[in-house]
Amino acid sequence: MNRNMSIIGVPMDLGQSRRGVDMGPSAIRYAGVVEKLERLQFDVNDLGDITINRPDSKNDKQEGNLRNLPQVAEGNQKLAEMVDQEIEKDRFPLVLGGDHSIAIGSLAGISKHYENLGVIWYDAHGDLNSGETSPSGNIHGMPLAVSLGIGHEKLTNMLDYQPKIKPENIVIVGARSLDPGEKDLIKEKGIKVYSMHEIDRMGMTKVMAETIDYLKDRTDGVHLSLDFDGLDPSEAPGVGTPVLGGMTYRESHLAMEMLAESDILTSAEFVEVNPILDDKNKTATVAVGLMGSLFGEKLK
Ligand SMILES: NC(=[NH2+])NCCC[C@H](N)C(=O)O
Ligand SMILES: [Mn+2]
Ligand SMILES: [Mn+2]
Repeated sequence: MNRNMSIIGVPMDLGQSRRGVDMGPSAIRYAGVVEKLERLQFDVNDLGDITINRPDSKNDKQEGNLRNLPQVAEGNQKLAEMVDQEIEKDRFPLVLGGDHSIAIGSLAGISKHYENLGVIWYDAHGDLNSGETSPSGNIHGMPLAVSLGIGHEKLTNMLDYQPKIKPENIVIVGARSLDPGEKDLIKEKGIKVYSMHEIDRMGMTKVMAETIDYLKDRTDGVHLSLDFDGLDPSEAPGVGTPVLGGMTYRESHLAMEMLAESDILTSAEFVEVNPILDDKNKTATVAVGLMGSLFGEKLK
């Protein structure tokens, strides 16, 4: 793995309706992410937080059922440019959110550099909605669709190319809450999904082994997009859209350790940590623990 790492904080909370997720990057830094990575022998450059401009008041749904579209697009444009520059400098981008709408910018900046970028979407949700299918109008429920070129063109055409990702290069892990339009899209595009059902039946070891084998053969880079609501809310309570019955702390560490061993990752993002909804910074602490496993921490 590339030992030169750039951390980019994205205090974005406009892709959903609950306050506090903009403080995610601070909470993760407070839990010791830089110290952890330096202990693991990474050369860490923390670039601080991107400035997210706020609307006068949180926009109600407008422009095709997309809440805060101009501000979300603008913030993601900045993130896309920054991620692009860091990869240009041959540094591993580690993006800290913020709500999951920021995957729009991450993927726009990253995928430019790959013919076949693979994406592991570790999440309770598919985030495959568009303005037409979204029950909420929240853009954090849309980034994976946007990366496929589906959605408002202010989002899909970021950095002037699309689509960012091919459907066959995506693996969703941990899904347990999918809207009807998302299910249709998964069928139509043949997207690979390991839902909680498969994780229960096969176990995380097999799920991750298959995921890694599958992506290894077909991709030239792999991005991990980890939404903390993928974990069970009892272990990651600080999230805005919790869903019961999620992946455990142990399963998540195992998944991260298997990814570390496989050495396929070329970028990562950790999103949806909301300190206001958290219990004594537990979720941010879990985040830093998982990053330890992902970036090579071992007991022996
Ligand atoms: N990144 C997330 N937490 N997404 C939750 C999305 C929830 C729901 N599917 C929606 O589109 O509104
Ligand atoms: Mn989610
Ligand atoms: Mn998500």
